[in-house]
Order: sequence, then C-alpha cells, then structure tokens
Amino acid sequence: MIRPGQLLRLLHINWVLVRNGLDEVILATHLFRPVRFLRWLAPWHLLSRRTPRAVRIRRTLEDLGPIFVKFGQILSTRKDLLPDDIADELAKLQDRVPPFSGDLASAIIEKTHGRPVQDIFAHFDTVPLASASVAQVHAATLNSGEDVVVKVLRPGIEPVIRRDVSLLHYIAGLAERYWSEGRRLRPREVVAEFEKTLYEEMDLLREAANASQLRRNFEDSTLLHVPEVYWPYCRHNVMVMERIYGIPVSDLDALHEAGVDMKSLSERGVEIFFTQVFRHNFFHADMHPGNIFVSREGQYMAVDFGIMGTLSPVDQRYLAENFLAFFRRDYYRVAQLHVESEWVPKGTRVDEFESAIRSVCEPIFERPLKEISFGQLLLRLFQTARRFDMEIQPQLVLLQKTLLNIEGLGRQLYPDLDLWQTAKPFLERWMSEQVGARAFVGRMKRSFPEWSERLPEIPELVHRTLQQASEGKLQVQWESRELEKLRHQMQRSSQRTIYAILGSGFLISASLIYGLDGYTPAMLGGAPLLSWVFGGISALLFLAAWETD
Ligand SMILES: Nc1ncnc2c1ncn2[C@@H]1O[C@H](COP(=O)(O)OP(=O)(O)OP(=O)(O)O)[C@@H](O)[C@H]1O
Repeated sequence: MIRPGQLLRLLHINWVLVRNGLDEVILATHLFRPVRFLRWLAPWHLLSRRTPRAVRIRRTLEDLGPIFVKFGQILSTRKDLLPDDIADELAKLQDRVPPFSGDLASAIIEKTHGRPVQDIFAHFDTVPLASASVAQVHAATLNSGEDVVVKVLRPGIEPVIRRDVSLLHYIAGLAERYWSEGRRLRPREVVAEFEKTLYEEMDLLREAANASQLRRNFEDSTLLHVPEVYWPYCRHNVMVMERIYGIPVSDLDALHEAGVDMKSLSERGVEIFFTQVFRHNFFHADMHPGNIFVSREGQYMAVDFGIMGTLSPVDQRYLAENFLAFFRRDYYRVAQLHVESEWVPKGTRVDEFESAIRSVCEPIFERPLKEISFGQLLLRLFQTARRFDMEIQPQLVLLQKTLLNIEGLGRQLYPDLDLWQTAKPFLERWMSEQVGARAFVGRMKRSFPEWSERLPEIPELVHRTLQQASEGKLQVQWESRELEKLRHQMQRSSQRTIYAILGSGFLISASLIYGLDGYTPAMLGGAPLLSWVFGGISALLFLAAWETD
C-alpha cells in the first residue's frame, strides 16, 4: 500500500517523466493512467522528443535526485541488462548535490561525540574537500598532529533513501507486471541489489572496517596504500582516517610531470585487481577515478571503501579457470567450465557453446587495450550466454563493474597495455598455488599451527586408547551413514541368530518330549500337547529369524 508521502513523490516522478518526454513510461504502467493529463500541462514534451531517448533518461534521473542518479550509475555498468546507448549515456551521470554547511557538519560531529569539535581536533576545516549524495568530507588535524579527513554522513539522508528505495521497489513491481521486457530484466532483483549497496554505504563504521581490512591485506606491499583508520573517532555517521596526498589518477599531466612510469602504473593496476580478487578475496568495488590517487613514487592510493566485494571459493576457482582458459584461447574448456559450474543449464551442448564463445573472443585477442573494450566483450558474451539460457549471476555483478572500472583506468593511463599478457602470469601462479604439490605444501603450512598444538596430546591419547582397549572398555561412536547401516545389519543378523538358536532349542525340546516313554498329562492326536506347543513356538521363531532381514 502506498503512503501519502510516497504518492506525492510518485506524482512528482511522473511529472519529471513527462517533462523529459518519457510519458510513454507512464502509459506503459496502467496504474499511472490517471496522471496522463500531466502531459498536456507540459507542451515542451513534444520538443524534448527530438532529444535521443538515452539522453532523456539520463536527464530524468538527474532531475529526480541523488538516489536515482546513483541507481543510474550502477545500471550503467549492466550492459547485460540495458541497450548499449542507454548504458553509455548513464555512465555520464554526475552526482550534483550541493554541499551542506561546514557548521552543520561540526554540529553533527559534536552531537555524535558529545563534546566540542575544538576538543576533538586541533583544526577542523569547515570548507568541505568533497561532497557527495551520501556523505561529505572535511580536512582536519588531530590533537596529536596527524592530518586526517573526516567523512560525515549527510543529515536527513536516511529517510530520503528509504522513501526513494521503497518507490523503486514499487516501480520495479509494476515494471515486472506490466512491461513485456520486465521479467527478463529482473527489476526487483536489480533494485534489491542497489538497496543493499546503499545501506552498506550509509554505515561508516562498516566502511572503516573495510578500510582496516584492505590496509592489512596490503600491509607488506608497495602496490597499494590504504589510509589508516582512527578508530576512537569513528561512529556510524562519522569516519576519521589518515589524509592522503596523491596525484588524482585522472590528472595525466601531473603524473607525467612527476615522472611516473605509465606502463608500469597500468600493469600494477591490473595486478592490484587480480591480487584483491584472487589472493585476498576482498576487492574494492568502487574503483572510479575519483577514488584513486598515485604517490610521487608511483604507488596507488585508494579512498572510499563503502562498497567491497567477495566471491565464494567455488566462484573464485571457476572464474580463475575461466580467465586462464580465455587467455590460452581454450574455448572448449571455457564452455565446459560454464556447464560444470551450472552457469548454463546442465544439458547445454559444450561444442555449440564453445563455437559461440570462439566467435566472440577470437577477434579481440592480441590487441592492445585501446582496441578492445571489455564492455563490448562482456556485452557480446552476455548475448551469447542469453542464447544458451545462462542465468545472470548476481554474485559476479560487482566484479564485472570493477573490471569495467579497471578497463577505463588502463585505457586512460596506457592505452597500449596488453591486458592478457599482464594478467596471465599472475593467474597461472595463483592456480598453481591452488592445485598440485605447492597447494599441498601451502595447506600443510596453514594447518601446521593447529597440528603443532595437538601434537603434545598424542602420546597421552594413544596410551589411554590402548589401555581402554586392553581392558575391553573401548567405545566407538558410529557417525557415518554407512557405518550406521552396517550397525543395523549386524544387529539384525545377531537377532536372527538368537531366534534360530531359540527355535532349535524349542524344536529339540518338542522332539524329546514326544519321545519320552510314559508321558501322559495331555495328549493331542497321539502326541503330547506340550510337544505341539514347543513345536509351534519353534516354527514361529524360525519364521521370525527368516523375516529379520
Ligand atoms: N583519506 C583521504 N585523503 C584525502 N582525500 C580524501 C580521503 N578520503 C576522501 N577524500 C576525498 O574526498 C572525496 C570523496 O570521498 P569519498 O569518495 O570517500 O566520498 P563519497 O561520499 O563516498 O563519494 P562518492 O560516492 O562520490 O565516491 C574523494 O574523491 C577524495 O577526493
């Protein structure tokens, strides 16, 4: 049920749609028919029809505010869902939210910490360094002298997000029901995914924890510097971290001026990506150029840890094998892996799938980055996969987005980069660590601390077990299903033996009684009655033994 506040916002959304010449969207959803009259209030909608559809969609999202802009930014990476022209146009979406006042930021910090900003920081700059839809960043200096940045959650953002996200859910529901393409595009799932990312970004303690983990992962590496988190100052709406001074990665002139080797910089970008995804299984999933800086020594520096991705070990393994098979142009293996991992339905013909993948990939091999586009490659692969009923893998979506970011970065820094040659040795090393002798040694190394802890207990354990065995007190707990079955069989067979022995006993007794001279108490058909009874019992026992199977 839609609430009055939401209804007003819904009317506003429709108004914006009409204004941007997207009134067909309103007509497509039958429930909005009553507001169709709005189009006559906006005569310029006819003029706007001359503007390309993709531009009209981008403008609409910008007019609808930051949550819709973010939604569009995420959609722009989903070339598997959207037509190319729309995805490319949405990639141009900019967060254009005005900053909130520095005094308001100070007031929020004071309220959260329960003491004046002057007590917390030696200096707090009320002019923001940057301002985005969810948070704003200020420079400050700690009393101990370190330069820091303070990230403050935008006040009042939570209810706005809740209202807009619930509307997006509502619209997704309508789209699924009334739009022919609705089901294929899985709008509900797309919105649910977006909602998760937004709520994760709204918790700055979570972001601080992500930053700490990533910093630890690269502690001994010269590849990436991650700012230190100052935990005592962090709360759910305030995060304080080391301020980094680097050259923005998009400032190519400054990078050249500083003498940074662009080839090695772009190669190290690829290495950071593969290290995060495969070695650490914890990757920065918001790698747009605004979040990446480079030190004068050519080391990467990252900020903004709101969105991080991980993969399950199974996906990680399949993905690495897929990449390697791609790099070796072993399309049969690629197709086989897709069937094994059930990314395509079980009965898919591997040879047919192989040939489809070959026709997509073969044209792009051995070309420098400037001539290939991951976006295009992914798009063609997705089209192929759709023909083969491949399901969209939601767990791989963040990875796909990051891959596109890396491509953009590489293209900008060093367009001649040979992506395949850079990535291949890394993946080969990783795979050899996962299988074979090195993997075995690695696993032994990992489990050694546990074993070394248990080692001193072993003589005592052996002694106790032997003693119990010699005293006949050894107890074994059956746990496996097979053992349990065996136990039942043994139980039944001993029961059968008992029935058979008892049956024989009664049979022998019956014969003895029958053969006794001068036995008179009760007779039946010329034989003692007791002999009949024992014979009967014996027959029943034999029957029971036979039935116990
Ligand atoms: N530790 C830091 N040192 C120096 N500058 C920083 C630091 N952290 C953030 N910034 C600056 O502030 C900007 C915004 O920070 P951040 O990306 O974390 O905020 P955001 O609200 O998540 O923005 P967006 O969602 O647009 O990426 C960065 O692009 C960078 O210029």
